[in-house]
Amino acid sequence: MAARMAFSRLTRSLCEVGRSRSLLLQSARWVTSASKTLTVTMDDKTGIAEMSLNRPPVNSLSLEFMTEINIALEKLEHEKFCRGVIITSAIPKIFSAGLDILEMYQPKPERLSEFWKTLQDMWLLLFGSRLTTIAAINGHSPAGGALVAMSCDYRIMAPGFNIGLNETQLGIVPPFWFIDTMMHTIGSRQTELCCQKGLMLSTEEAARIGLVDKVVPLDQIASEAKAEMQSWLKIPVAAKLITKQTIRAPILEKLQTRQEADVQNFCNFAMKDSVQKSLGMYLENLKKKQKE
Ligand SMILES: CC/C=C\CCC/C=C/C(=O)SCCNC(=O)CCNC(=O)[C@H](O)C(C)(C)COP(=O)(O)OP(=O)(O)OC[C@H]1O[C@@H](n2cnc3c(N)ncnc32)[C@H](O)[C@@H]1OP(=O)(O)O
Repeated sequence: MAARMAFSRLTRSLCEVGRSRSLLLQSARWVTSASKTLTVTMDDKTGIAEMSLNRPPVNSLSLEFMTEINIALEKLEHEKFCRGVIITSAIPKIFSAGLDILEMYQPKPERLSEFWKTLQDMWLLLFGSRLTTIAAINGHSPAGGALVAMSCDYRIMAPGFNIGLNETQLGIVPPFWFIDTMMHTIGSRQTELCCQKGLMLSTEEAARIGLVDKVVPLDQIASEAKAEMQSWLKIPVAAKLITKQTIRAPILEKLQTRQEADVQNFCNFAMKDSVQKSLGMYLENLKKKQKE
């Protein structure tokens, strides 16, 4: 249901963005064809797909990038032989810098609401996926990046990076479904501590509170993710999926029943002068940091 609702919006979003992104079936492996920013490969023997994010410089989630991700997720969801997907990054040291702040700073209202709907769809598709999903977190993963990771069934992270919902540090508020996803992962007390302070946790701190399930050296992250996936794929599929749905359905339904209102809330909030000022200052600081 979640995936179907997301798909109808996705189709509309695709038309508006005006890009064609077909996925080509190529004997044993299929790959995304239309862009360099997302590579999806599938091993037909194991049923394991890998989705690699590659939008330089930091895999920030723009409208177009999320639309691409959504199309790929939708395709995998309906791919008969696909059983699991590993999400990772092709950009050294960055899993994803989260939402593209440039989408929210001085935005055009129509694009802003489409941007938010596309983000909602991405979360509904990923958090509600029938597939086993593993995040192989091979770099920093703030805010929207952490959301992607937390929406998966399992998280493996390399040392030396940070992860967390840092929104309050930007003077913005994590949406209720970001918070719900974190509460689902680490419980409400830890979520409150992390979200109020906008904490970016080291890999080890994240592992300590269960935000990350396993810590492995960077050069072993891909092989470890595959090994972990194999162990998940040994569990009887229907039993595993019904269990996942039972746990996640109420969280998904909460957004599904208020998607439009959430878009409106977000747009109203984002357009406030005070929020625009905070985002502008944050962008400024990111650029300053580069010069130092
Ligand atoms: C109104 C909104 C209301 C509610 C929304 C709530 C939900 C919000 C969710 C979000 O995801 S908000 C985004 C949160 N993300 C961040 O705070 C991450 C910011 N970035 C960083 O901390 C670092 O860039 C880094 C990811 C750790 C990588 O550091 P590194 O030193 O490797 O790169 P550098 O900082 O030099 O950045 C390179 C380049 O990329 C631009 N950049 C970085 N992050 C973003 C981003 N999220 N969106 C857009 N652009 C980003 C940065 O400005 C540099 O650009 P430049 O080369 O043009 O200067």
